[in-house]
Amino acid sequence: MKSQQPTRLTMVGGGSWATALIKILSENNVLIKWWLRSKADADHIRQFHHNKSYLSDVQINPRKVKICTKIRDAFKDSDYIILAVPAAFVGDALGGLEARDFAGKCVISAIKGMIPEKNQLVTDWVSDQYGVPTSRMAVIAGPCHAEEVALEKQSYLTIGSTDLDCADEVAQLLTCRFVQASPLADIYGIEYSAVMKNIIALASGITRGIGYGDNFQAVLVSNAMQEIKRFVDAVYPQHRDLSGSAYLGDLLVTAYSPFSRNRTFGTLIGRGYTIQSAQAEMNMIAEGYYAVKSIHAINRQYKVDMPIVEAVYNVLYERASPVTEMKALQQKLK
Ligand SMILES: NC(=O)C1=CN([C@@H]2O[C@H](COP(=O)(O)OP(=O)(O)OC[C@H]3O[C@@H](n4cnc5c(N)ncnc54)[C@H](OP(=O)(O)O)[C@@H]3O)[C@@H](O)[C@H]2O)C=CC1
Ligand SMILES: O=C(CO)COP(=O)(O)O
Repeated sequence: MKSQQPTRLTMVGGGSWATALIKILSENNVLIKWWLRSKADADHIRQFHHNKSYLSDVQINPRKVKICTKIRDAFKDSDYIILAVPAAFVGDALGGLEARDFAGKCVISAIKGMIPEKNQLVTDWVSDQYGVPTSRMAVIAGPCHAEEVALEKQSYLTIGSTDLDCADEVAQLLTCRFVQASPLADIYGIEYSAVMKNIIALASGITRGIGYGDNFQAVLVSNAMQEIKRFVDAVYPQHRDLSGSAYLGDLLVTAYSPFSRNRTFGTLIGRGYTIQSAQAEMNMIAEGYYAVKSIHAINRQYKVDMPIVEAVYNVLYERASPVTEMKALQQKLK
């Protein structure tokens, strides 16, 4: 960062992605207020300078990061707010805040999920709830797993906003020794695509868990890309190149990486775990589990042909057998 004054920023969330983003941002000239809901985790970070529950090897620099457990205090004096809790819990995390708490701030969603009860994108929900103008909203897209950031493996981010200047500001904050971030003017396309790729990663995991091989996976993922294109073009038509990293790249990393929460959750389901036992096995959240219900509901209006989403929905919400459902899906792929 070139400016002398540090950028003031608030991180909302205490999970793996929030911890990884804190690591990236701490490489730059920023002062971060980090809000966590767990007082025990907050106290531990203050005392030992690492998050014991997620990515515990990441060192937290106390000169750059101030820990908060009161959300209103965390928002004070910050120009940028990054939301990094799973979508289902963002309402709880921001509970008690009002539109005036957001006034003048740039709000960045690092969340790749839908608000479950509303079937809404996070950026739409934040705009509706708190009156943040679309031009002061951005999203952080991958392909990027928190675990690889912790290891300082070279990674790339795409920052989406309707306002390219806003996307560029955020991209500069998130570019460091091991991360290159680029701006892109397709906030909704990126956001929907990130939600969809989590559902596809569930399918990838389910088929892995059942015992399908690489040949099938390649066909699943290439069909998935077409499915994502049909859906995103229907709900938010705009010229976009879905072969870019924020779309195809994120689909690939999530469908293939053993770090993926969604793929791991799907693998457990494919191996015969119940939903409750799969959730209990992981201490992390698979956004696709909630998202598939929202996308399925939204698609009642658009009626896009989405056999993979349909199959995952049937397994997770209609108690269909994963084996039977994936056998039926086999016939629909080309
Ligand atoms: N991890 C990654 O590599 C990436 C994640 N993302 C996105 O980031 C977002 C956050 O995911 P991630 O950090 O991985 O999540 P994790 O599963 O690592 O962490 C879950 C977070 O949610 C909080 N939480 C759990 N239950 C509740 C609840 N009932 N109410 C309030 N908060 C709760 C946890 O708090 P507590 O610890 O107190 O239980 C914790 O902070 C998701 O949308 C994900 O898709 C995006 C890109 C990469
Ligand atoms: O979005 C991600 C990588 O870009 C993380 O995906 P998972 O939540 O499946 O780990």
